[in-house]
Amino acid sequence: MKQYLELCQHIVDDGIWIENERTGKRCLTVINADLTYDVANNKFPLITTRKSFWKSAIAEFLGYIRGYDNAADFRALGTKTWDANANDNEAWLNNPARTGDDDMGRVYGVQGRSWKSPDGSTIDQLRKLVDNLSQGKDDRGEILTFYNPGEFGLGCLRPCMHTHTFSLLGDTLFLTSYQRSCDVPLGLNFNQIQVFTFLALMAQITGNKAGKAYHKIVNAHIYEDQLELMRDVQLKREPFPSPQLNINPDIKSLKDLETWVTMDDFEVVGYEHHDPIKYPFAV
Ligand SMILES: Nc1nc(=O)c2c([nH]1)NC[C@@H]1CN(c3ccc(C(=O)N[C@@H](CCC(=O)O)C(=O)O)cc3)CN21
Ligand SMILES: O=c1ccn([C@H]2C[C@H](O)[C@@H](COP(=O)(O)O)O2)c(=O)[nH]1
Repeated sequence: MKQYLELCQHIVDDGIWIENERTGKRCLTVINADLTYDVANNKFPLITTRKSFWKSAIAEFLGYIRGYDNAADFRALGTKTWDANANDNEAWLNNPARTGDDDMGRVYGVQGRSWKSPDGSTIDQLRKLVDNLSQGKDDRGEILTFYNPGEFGLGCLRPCMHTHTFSLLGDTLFLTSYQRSCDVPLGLNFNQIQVFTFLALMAQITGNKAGKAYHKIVNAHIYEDQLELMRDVQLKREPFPSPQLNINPDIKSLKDLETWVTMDDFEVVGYEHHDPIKYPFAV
């Protein structure tokens, strides 16, 4: 929590105002942030200075693991996070590649589970990682990337947290996640949860111990209509200690994640938090 608040304060103190053409809003921006999560000791990086809807964040990531391309599937899992980008963004609504209501196109999990090869076959990046890591193998290229510039025109948004690299040292699994663009009040609240949970889940299904997760962010910003709430409300609050995340131990394989897992298989213990803050969302 401390590192999150320090990043927020750094943006407030040192950020530069940058116009954003896509949303039409200005962003107070810094470049480069490095966050570390202690998954080994289950220090769940949940924001405590406002109420965090953590189930929504895990549901979103589970949707990526399953390769979802549709906001309705995300809603069925328990998150509305893709509704606006799938249905309210002018550029995407006018894109002939959009197949209808709720379609997100070839974004995130679609690239992760069925990247198109020139020969017409598809590559399941996640399956390869799970297979290697389960056998104790790290070929120094255990990479899951959603970043496919050749298909940006076929999706509603370029991926923000775009690449995840797993590493094994003996039987301890590490994760390094890269993010090109970060909405610190809204997106990062979710992305921290996702990086942590992804490592915890992958360690569990590949039979390894979880080590640390490293989260590397390039452009970290606060939108102009979020600044007052961040500076004058959230940053004035005292954080509480980190809670813990419990994951159903019956989750043992990628197939389990793809088939029966729901948000009921995740539990947060010891979550003390301040009141919710409703931040504006830029589409
Ligand atoms: N401007 C912007 N910021 C983002 O963080 C973001 C995007 N766009 N587009 C794609 C995804 C969607 N994400 C989202 C979308 C909505 C919330 C959100 O509204 N969160 C609320 C409550 C969520 C709930 O009740 O489930 C929050 O208070 O955290 C968070 C992340 C993250 N990404
Ligand atoms: O996981 C996510 C997804 C999105 N965001 C934020 C970062 C930006 O504010 C927008 C995306 O806009 P771009 O113009 O494509 O950069 O969404 C996030 O923080 N985390």
